[in-house]
Amino acid sequence: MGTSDIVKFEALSPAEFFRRNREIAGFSNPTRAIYQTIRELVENSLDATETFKIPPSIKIYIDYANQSKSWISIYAEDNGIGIPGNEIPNVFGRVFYSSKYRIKQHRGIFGLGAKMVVLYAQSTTNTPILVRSAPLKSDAIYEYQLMIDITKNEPVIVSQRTIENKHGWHGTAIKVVLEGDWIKAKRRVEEYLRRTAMVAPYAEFILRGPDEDDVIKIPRVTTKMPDPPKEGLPHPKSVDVELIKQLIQRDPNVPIFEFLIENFDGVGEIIAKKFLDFVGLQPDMPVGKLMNDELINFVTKMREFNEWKRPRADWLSPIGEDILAEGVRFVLRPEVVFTVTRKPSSYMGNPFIVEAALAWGGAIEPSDKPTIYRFANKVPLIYDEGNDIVRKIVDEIDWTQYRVKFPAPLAIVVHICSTKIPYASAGKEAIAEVPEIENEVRNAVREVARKLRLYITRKEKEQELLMKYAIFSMYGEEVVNALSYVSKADLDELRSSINALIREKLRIKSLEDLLTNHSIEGDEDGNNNEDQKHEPSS
Ligand SMILES: Nc1ncnc2c1ncn2[C@@H]1O[C@H](COP(=O)(O)OP(=O)(O)OP(=O)(O)O)[C@@H](O)[C@H]1O
Repeated sequence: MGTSDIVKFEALSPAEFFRRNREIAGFSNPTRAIYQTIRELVENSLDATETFKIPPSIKIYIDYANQSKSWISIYAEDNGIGIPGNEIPNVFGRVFYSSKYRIKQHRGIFGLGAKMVVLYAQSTTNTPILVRSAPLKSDAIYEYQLMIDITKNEPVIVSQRTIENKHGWHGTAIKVVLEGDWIKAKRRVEEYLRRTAMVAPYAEFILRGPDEDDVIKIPRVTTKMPDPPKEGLPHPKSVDVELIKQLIQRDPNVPIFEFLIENFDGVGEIIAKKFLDFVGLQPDMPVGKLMNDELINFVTKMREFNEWKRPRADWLSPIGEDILAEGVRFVLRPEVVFTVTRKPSSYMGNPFIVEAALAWGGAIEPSDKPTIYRFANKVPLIYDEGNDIVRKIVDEIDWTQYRVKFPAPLAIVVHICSTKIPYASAGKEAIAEVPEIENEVRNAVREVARKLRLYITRKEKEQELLMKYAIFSMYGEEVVNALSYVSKADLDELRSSINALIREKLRIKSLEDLLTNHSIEGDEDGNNNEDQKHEPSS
């Protein structure tokens, strides 16, 4: 018997692969499936709005379908740029079809999320997805009912029509029926939206459950929005042989000198010449002449060469200190918030920026460790905190240096944005250990922690001063009474001169001033250099 008699080989389509392994994409059980569906739809909606500076308005309506409590209908609607009619079938019916395979910060990366929703619905309730979409300035609204031909990885159009766009609507609305557990998923979905609002306070959300009065509205708290990212080119340090081959195929005759300048981020004439000297190649050689070994050497040298410019951060869209502070203030309701957006850095040719917020007091419940909120490209990471570098770094910090004694009402928010987020697993829930990113996270958290220390120190001083003021005033009153008795001087005049003396001694302008926290002299921006001396170096 030959091998082919005992072993059967076959190919698997991408759609079939994800139907079989849906847990890889987060659809591991009925609760998680609902959460993941809403998350995929919301993230697509946010990408379709904020990337184009449209303030997002997102509606999500949940209902029980077919009288059965395990069939859940999910409706999601946005006011985004919409999807061109002819693209709708592939967008929802072909695994690995996306507009986001670009060097630019997006929430989406794989070209999978929307298709997972369709696959899951189809596998559990055998119902098609209903999609209605109108691109910007479109006269028509395109409507489709779609399923996926799983073996071919192709869309199946169940029905299709075009409706007149009478009111100039633009955006996308989706309805899908799938098996799930809404009751269990509800809290997680609410938490997901709450966290999303923390980093996107310019968005508004309505989540309506199956019961009429089960409505959560998250309002827009600011009209300020971050600048959208531009689209970038690969950095020479981030390439591999396959990418170079693909670029060469586009135009094999182009001189290698021009090839470098046209296709890569931050390569000007001087650097291109220096690099070609470094590799030992002639600038006018057609790039298609690079043969196998030369090609591998070329790529190796690209990684070794240390004179490339740093990757540009124009492809990123950080939240910004003000918007982040507004989001955190609105969601966590703390006594005080400090934020920082660090300068751009890079790892392996990929630009990244770390932002952090520290929220203290107010409605934050005291706990034994800082509460952590993690975000990557504005997506909240909810699971897998234990494997994440942020947890590790925050736990390593000696918080007593910052005058924090646990249990304390302390929350730390960390946002990492990059053209390539190094996720620790396919589930996109934790950030892997990349030393450059770890350093930046550490610096960002320390920076906001220093501001907290200054704040706590000031508050303590103010408390102390208030105490002194109370005691001095009490004794002052006795002195006033005694003096007035002895000298027969006017009581009010004596009282006001004693009070003036106390204020002068304590360097307080007025009592109101002290109570409204303006009286202590010090560095207003919170950047106390003295603080930095006490920290272990990174
Ligand atoms: N609500 C929407 N509005 C506009 N375009 C959308 C919307 N939903 C999906 N799209 C388009 O469909 C494409 C595919 O979406 P899908 O969710 O499958 O993958 P993705 O968002 O690209 O990546 P990921 O799998 O990482 O989420 C998107 O790249 C986008 O161009």
